[in-house]
Amino acid sequence: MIKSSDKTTFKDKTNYLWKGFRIVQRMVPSLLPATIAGAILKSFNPFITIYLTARIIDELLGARSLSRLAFLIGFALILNLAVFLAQKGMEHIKDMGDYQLYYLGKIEMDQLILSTDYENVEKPDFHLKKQKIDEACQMHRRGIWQLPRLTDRFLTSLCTVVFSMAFAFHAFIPSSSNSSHSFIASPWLSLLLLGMVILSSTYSVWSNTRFSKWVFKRMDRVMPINRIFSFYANLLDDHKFGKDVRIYQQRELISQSYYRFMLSSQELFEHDMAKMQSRFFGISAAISSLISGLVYLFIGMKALVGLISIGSVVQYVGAISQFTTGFSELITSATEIWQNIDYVELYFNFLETPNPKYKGSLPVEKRSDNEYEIEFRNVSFKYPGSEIYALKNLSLKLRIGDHFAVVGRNGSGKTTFIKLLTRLYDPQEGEILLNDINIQKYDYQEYLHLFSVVFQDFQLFAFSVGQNVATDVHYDKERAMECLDKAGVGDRVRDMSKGLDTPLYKIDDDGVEISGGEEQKIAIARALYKNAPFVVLDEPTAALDPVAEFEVYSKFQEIAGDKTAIYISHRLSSCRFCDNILVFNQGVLIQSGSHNELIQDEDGQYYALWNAQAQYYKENSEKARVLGSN
Ligand SMILES: Nc1ncnc2c1ncn2[C@@H]1O[C@H](COP(=O)(O)OP(=O)(O)OP(=O)(O)O)[C@@H](O)[C@H]1O
Repeated sequence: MIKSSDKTTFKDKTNYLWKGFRIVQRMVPSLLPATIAGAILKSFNPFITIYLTARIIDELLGARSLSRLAFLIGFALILNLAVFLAQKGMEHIKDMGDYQLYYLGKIEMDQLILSTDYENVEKPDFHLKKQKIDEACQMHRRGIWQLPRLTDRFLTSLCTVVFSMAFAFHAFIPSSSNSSHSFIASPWLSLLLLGMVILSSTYSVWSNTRFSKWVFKRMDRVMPINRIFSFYANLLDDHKFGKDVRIYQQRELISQSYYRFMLSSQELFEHDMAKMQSRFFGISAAISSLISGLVYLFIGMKALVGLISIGSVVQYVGAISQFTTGFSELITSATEIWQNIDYVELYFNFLETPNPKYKGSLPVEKRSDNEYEIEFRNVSFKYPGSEIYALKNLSLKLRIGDHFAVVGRNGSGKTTFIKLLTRLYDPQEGEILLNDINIQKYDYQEYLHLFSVVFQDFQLFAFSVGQNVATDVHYDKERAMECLDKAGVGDRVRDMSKGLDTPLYKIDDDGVEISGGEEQKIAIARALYKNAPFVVLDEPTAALDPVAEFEVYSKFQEIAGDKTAIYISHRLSSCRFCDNILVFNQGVLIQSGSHNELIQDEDGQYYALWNAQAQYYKENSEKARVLGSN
């Protein structure tokens, strides 16, 4: 079960509750007022019928005035209709509001994921928190989304209790003493019955609460199973798994796992549910029937001995039965609101996830000459939770307009170097300077304007090709096409049914699926469109065919132009196109220098680093050169 932190005090809990109401009010201003008005109308509705029926019966058994009867019936009809229509109106506003709240509450979390420090996004804990909130909302019906529903239940039952007390009050007022009816008229009997009604309602609340606790406890065991169960369910929906499933004939394996988890979840939950329901609610239903019988008897006796009218019997019995259900609902909903605060707290804890990155405010000077120089000074970095340095003591200068090839074995720290450069992470030791000022002092969004990066695991989205390239809804189509041409995918886009407006991926009917290499070229076009002073390509040719790869290499000078460019590649042939080569090994920059110094030194350390690959380069560089001259 999700528990609020042990340190959460009563005051904290009430604060979270108010905070919850405030956020609901901010997101959908009409929702809470409609909930309050709806609750009052809903709870008042039954009493119109109870009260006016009692008066009609009394009139029928008494004066039998036709005009008064017509007035009572007409009044009952009109009032019922008016309250019914007003209540439906409120329900409509509430339904719309609930719908909006659901999405706005989720969007608030999604916005956080898109804007929080990248360091948070890479932490499994961060995602687990969100998963808990989602599951609490979908499975336990808990969280800020439940505040209007719980408020509705609470206020409806509170008003029902208040109205029923007002309507049944006279039944328990001892009548003027009459010795022959002294037992029925005795105040002690009234008190005894009132006490029994309250006890029976309290018992029903107690069993209700115990049942909810049982459900939550059982949910704890079911939640991990459901998590795996939904993983298999998603597999069936996602076409990307389709190829492997067929080739490796995994249909049976997946179906069996899917059903196994579904059955375990069902067995743990549904199977015992009916048993527990009858155990908890059976006794309370029997007690409440018994008490109702006694109350009917008491009121009937009062009518028999002439202490109250027949019409009043209808009124009192109706009001007491409303009280019983209203009181039990009141306590249950109050308990639920209290339990729900833990989930509201979870929501705010997520939204208030600390962003550890220091937020600078210095504007980055806009320079048309791109005179930006970046220096790493004794920079060391370990990933959060890791004991091993991903980069150790890195010192280097990225001089304006220089083109760098970064090489090194898998895991040697090349991508980490880019993550630090783009401030996705901050180093624990040393500093990174832009034009001699620590990059942490600059406004982060402005600092990011300096970089166009194509990551190894770049992502395109199911927007149109043009929007993917320009990363905007409105963009310069001519420039987008130019960038696609430079990246070598312009003709493919022109051939698409809607050209630049063609949506990527088969999410809608017009969408196109494209190859891995084409995706990579569109990602390169996106980097070109941004036209930032620093261009970083991290393994940009991994999915490209040899001709396309060669084109990217040979166009690299043109793509990078006078910008500072960093080119990470495992293919040593890429080094030919860069003035400077940085060689990483186990997080340490072991060599830096020009192409001639590093690559052409056959006995140098660089070759010694991984001879087989160097051999491959030696064999293929000649071919690449020949291909280039063609
Ligand atoms: N998010 C992370 N959390 C913890 N450790 C990480 C994380 N990302 C990378 N590492 C580790 O940091 C080291 C450097 O990784 P990095 O991705 O920089 O290597 P790389 O040189 O780019 O490798 P490749 O050539 O395979 O892309 C590796 O040991 C890697 O396992």
